[in-house]
Amino acid sequence: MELKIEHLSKRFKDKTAVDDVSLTLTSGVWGLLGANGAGKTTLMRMIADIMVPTNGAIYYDGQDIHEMGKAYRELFGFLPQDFGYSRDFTVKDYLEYMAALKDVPARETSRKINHLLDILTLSDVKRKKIAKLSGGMKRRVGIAQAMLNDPKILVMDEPTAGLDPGERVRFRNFISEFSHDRIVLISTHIVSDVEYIATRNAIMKDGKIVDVGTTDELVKQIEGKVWTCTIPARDLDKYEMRLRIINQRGEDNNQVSIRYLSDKSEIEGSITISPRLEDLYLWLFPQADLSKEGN
Ligand SMILES: Nc1ncnc2c1ncn2[C@@H]1O[C@H](COP(=O)(O)OP(=O)(O)OP(=O)(O)O)[C@@H](O)[C@H]1O
Repeated sequence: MELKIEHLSKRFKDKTAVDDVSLTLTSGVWGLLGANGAGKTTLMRMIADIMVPTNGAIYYDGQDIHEMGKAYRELFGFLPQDFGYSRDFTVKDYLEYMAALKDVPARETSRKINHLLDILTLSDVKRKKIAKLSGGMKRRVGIAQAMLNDPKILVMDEPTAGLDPGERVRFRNFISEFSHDRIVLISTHIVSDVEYIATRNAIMKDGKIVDVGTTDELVKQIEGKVWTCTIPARDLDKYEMRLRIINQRGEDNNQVSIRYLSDKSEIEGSITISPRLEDLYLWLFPQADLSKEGN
């Protein structure tokens, strides 16, 4: 099973949001990483066949997805960044409505919905209006609707936005299991959400895929560039001005343990540590703001 993206581009008036992307997705979880505006949403919308590319095409096992039409939609699931629902829908009504739209056989609908509500821990709010749910619950309802037709290809744009740490761990485990023999593509700013479950990651920058690989392969390029050391807290401001400090933790005796990115040791006593995917992300996207992440 493969989804082959060939020379795909999308130009808006004066902006090339996706720029000649070629990428072959095979079964497993794929992390799509990139800073704001990199083109992830635009790429995903073309994979969902709801946006027409300016150039290029996408093939599912050799067939053009646009030409496949309904046959493609039957094996495809999509969680957009903002999924639409009528304010009056309860969770159950909405999922029944979406199941009908997706041609899920009526005799299977109720079992499928109950199963998804159960694994996404939404059973208790089944009869509540979606409009009244918390952000994390709404997101999980969105995930449930994307999975109603048991898709072979599941594309999710920022699925973990608004989930609390416990929900994110459950989501990761669930997706990891679900991805056997399926293609799951997840875009996220929360790098740690894909770091351990992604079979491969694709890194997007300015409309282009700049790197593809397993987490281990990708982080190799910054091996020896992630350093840690302990400094007096009073020196922190000084080092913050000239170093790329990516983490700091207060220690006893007015000391601070810092993690920083550099080609060489910048502070006496620094030692290199194993890089993580988040370190690579920050190396590639220095402006990225991780303060909103709940790692
Ligand atoms: N309909 C549109 N018309 C004009 N420009 C657009 C349109 N949609 C997206 N863009 C531009 O294309 C670029 C890529 O946007 P896109 O939403 O795909 O990025 P993204 O990586 O998903 O970002 P984010 O993480 O913030 O959602 C941005 O510069 C955006 O402003």
